[in-house]
Amino acid sequence: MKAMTTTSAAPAVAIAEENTYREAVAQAREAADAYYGTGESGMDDDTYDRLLRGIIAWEAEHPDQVAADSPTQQVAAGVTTGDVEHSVRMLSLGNVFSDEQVHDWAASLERRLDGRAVTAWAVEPKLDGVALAARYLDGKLVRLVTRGDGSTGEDVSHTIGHIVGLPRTLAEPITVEVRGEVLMTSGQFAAANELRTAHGGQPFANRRNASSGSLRAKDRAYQVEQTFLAYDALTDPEYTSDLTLADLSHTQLIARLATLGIGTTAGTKVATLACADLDEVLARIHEIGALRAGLDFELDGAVIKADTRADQVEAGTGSRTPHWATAYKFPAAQKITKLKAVEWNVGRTGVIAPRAILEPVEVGGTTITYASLHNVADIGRKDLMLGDKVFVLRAGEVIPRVEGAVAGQRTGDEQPIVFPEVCPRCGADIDKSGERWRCDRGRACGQVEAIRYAVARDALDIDGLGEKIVIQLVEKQMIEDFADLFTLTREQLLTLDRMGEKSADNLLVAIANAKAKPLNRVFCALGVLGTGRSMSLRIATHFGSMQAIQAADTVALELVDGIGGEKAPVIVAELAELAPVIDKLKAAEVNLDQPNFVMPAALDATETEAESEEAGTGLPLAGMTVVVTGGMTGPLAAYSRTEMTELIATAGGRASSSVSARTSLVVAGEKAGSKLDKAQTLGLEVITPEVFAERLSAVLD
Ligand SMILES: NC(=O)c1ccc[n+]([C@@H]2O[C@H](COP(=O)([O-])OP(=O)(O)OC[C@H]3O[C@@H](n4cnc5c(N)ncnc54)[C@H](O)[C@@H]3O)[C@@H](O)[C@H]2O)c1
Ligand SMILES: [Zn+2]
Repeated sequence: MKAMTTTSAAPAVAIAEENTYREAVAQAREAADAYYGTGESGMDDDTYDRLLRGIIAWEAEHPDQVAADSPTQQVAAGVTTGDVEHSVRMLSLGNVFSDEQVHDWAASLERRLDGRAVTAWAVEPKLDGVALAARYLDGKLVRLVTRGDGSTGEDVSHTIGHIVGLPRTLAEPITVEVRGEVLMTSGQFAAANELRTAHGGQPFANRRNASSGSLRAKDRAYQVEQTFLAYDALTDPEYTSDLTLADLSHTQLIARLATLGIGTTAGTKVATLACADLDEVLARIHEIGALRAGLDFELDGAVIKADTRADQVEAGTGSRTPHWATAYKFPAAQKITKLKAVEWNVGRTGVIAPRAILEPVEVGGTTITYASLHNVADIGRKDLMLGDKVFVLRAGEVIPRVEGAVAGQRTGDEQPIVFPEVCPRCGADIDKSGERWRCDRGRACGQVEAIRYAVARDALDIDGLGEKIVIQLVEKQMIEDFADLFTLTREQLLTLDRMGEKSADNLLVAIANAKAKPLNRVFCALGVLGTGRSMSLRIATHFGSMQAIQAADTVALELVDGIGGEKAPVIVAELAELAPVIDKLKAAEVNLDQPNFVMPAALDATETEAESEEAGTGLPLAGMTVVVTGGMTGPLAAYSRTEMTELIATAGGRASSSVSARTSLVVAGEKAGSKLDKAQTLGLEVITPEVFAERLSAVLD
């Protein structure tokens, strides 16, 4: 996985004179009032932050001319939204934007500790939601209060019972105030929009907006589900009946909250982690940055904290922020831009997918002109119109998507989005029965794309089948799908334009070689909806043979990591549809087994646990979790990451992309970086690619 490079903050708005300063304060004031008040600001965070940094820079130069209403002066710009007093103020966090600034900040913290080093660090995600305090009295959840301006917040206890991670009753009858962030998973966001529009409301612009709106709507006829993840608790004996809390480090406190039944990031890939020094801190921050795109909740940075209570107390807190913690902000993942048009593309399975064309906008260092709109139902749920100001989200390397329209920004010139009446590619009717619209001709409409997908590197990896050749093969009706490739003759190939004897022979060899590819490649080539390269590998190593996969029902499929109740029935239906293709593969004697597959004994009820432990022990990596990092050398030099993953699975192990205490083995090649460092700190077994190849000699060709 590519680590995120050092980020620097987008440039501050330049402010040269007092007039401009006053204007900037007024603009920021208006945005902050909207943002912390209704939650619906017309400015995106990046724009606001640049404005604010300009204000901060000017104020630093003119300390005696700071406006009393400057948003820099108080938590949440001093926007008060409630009247419940906080027992201990809820603070904001300072910011850093680069590795260098982390060093500077750490140095300033150590000066506060009389020059001694911070005992230990903790790093965790900066969750992007709404801050909330949850008060438990004798183990019962009695009150929920928003952060407000830090001194007083708003009572939102009406949401008790609707927030995952804030149970009504704790595992122990203690009194404690837990603090954390309320946010929505993508599923919760979709459900919230659906409920809101069903009740005649406007859909939310983005998830944070949905969280704050849903928390604070008091007299709604319905309640939406949200998620709470804790990052703190009041541990002073004055506020809790659990006197052991005060002695815990931050990492221990989070672990303790989890045992009480409180939602935390424990169990996710970005869980709070203790780090011994700044190198480890930085490695973990960048790891969190790289994992960001794959998470089901949003984060806008990582938080670095002094881990021990003693260090925290000694460092103390300022008026807005603690001195012992700071946020390392990641580049903004959300921007506001204009939805200009919607185009409709037909995929290889005949699915007709809408795509948004946007006024170009820079998000996270890349200029974006297109974004995904999922499907027709989603457009409906979001109530989008052409010309709307929309939030676009791009976290990491994933395809950007439109989150929602910014409320109150319509001018009256917006136009409805026009939906296609027939398949935009072939003109056939559209099957509108599912959430995703599909051409009535299904896969037949996407023949060329489907075949190209099947022969691509991650699937059958057949060289020499460019688009022009595939089109000819399809048009001359020599093939209908990729299974027909295996029965192509030399004579047939020679009738194609620009196909010489040499290329025909090479192509036939490449096709013949593909027959022996492991099952995961063949399965991937089928192009089953919802299964890409890595999911195909998981399915193939789980079931071992195409026959077993075809025999699996939804219950059996759900045992595969990453297949949930939504995906399983789709896969079953797809496999039924693809049965004729699979029959052709069988007839052509294409390999349909996963090499070295061992039936997991755990599935065989007649065996005892001890016996099942032994199953697969013949394989060199049985039961092991392996992380590969750096460039491969020796016999493995030519292996791609995909092939390494396959190799590990073939040898009975599980490949993972992140190093943790649960990692059994780390294969460190050339220029291995932070993963190697981490493995060494954890005392894990680290070997070279050469030694690894030797260990796997039994399964290597
Ligand atoms: N778009 C707008 O108009 C507008 C206006 C005002 C503010 N804002 C945005 O609000 C943000 C500034 O708000 P802020 O001052 O509340 O600060 P912040 O949200 O950047 O950081 C402080 C908050 O982070 C949260 N947090 C998340 N994970 C945490 C963790 N692990 N440990 C501790 N705290 C954690 C806490 O709620 C804490 O209060 C900026 O991102 C700014 O862009 C936007
Ligand atoms: Zn079509």
